[in-house]
Amino acid sequence: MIGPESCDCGVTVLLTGLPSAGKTTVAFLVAGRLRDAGHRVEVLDGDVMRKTLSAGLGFGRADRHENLQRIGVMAEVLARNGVIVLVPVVAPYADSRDAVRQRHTASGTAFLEVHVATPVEVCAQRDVKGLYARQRAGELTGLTGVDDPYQAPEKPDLVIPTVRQSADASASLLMDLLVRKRFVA
Ligand SMILES: Nc1ncnc2c1ncn2[C@@H]1O[C@H](COP(=O)(O)OS(=O)(=O)O)[C@@H](OP(=O)(O)O)[C@H]1O
Ligand SMILES: Nc1ncnc2c1ncn2[C@@H]1O[C@H](COP(=O)(O)OP(=O)(O)O)[C@@H](O)[C@H]1O
Repeated sequence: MIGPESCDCGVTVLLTGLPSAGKTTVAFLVAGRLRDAGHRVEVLDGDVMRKTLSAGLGFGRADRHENLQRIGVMAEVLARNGVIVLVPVVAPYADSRDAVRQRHTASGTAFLEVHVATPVEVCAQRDVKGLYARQRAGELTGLTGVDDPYQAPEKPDLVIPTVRQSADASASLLMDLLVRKRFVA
């Protein structure tokens, strides 16, 4: 149950990192725990958003920026209305992430930035969707962290080092942050 120690208010949590870093896994684990505790939660997964809200956008810099701004608008509206919004997206550019933060700040809505910090070598081994193999085979270019930029957050609210711990332990780190910030009891 939602306890008196939590504010019962919304927040957007941006989980940024390379493909296969663990963003989606952590987001859904945390979402499950939050729902069990009685919170209203949404996961705006990059993969799903790209087939719906951002259908037709590519992976050049301008389209990646546009993609994140669209997702950011949706997240801000939900969070402003009391939902805890988990956003697992690559979001490789600092200025694009900052623009989403500013949208939240302008409406007095909470925003947290979490770096799911998995080295590219580990991501390439996990290769959940086969993207790294396709890049090596010359079937794909512009893969974030390989032949496209990833600007790591300079001052994230949390860094999750997934290579040193289980997915459950990673989820616990994010839960601890939400407790510390009083979004969760
Ligand atoms: N070139 C390239 N670079 C990065 N990612 C690629 C690319 N092509 C396809 N994909 C797949 O698209 C998912 C990333 O979508 P996002 O919306 O999160 O990316 S971005 O924020 O617009 O950069 C990403 O999902 P995740 O693996 O879950 O991160 C990939 O599966
Ligand atoms: N500590 C961890 N946190 C998250 N995922 C982990 C962790 N350790 C191993 N993994 C594995 O890494 C993969 C990450 O895939 P996914 O969550 O889809 O990544 P992303 O959404 O960043 O592309 C999953 O197979 C997951 O089980």
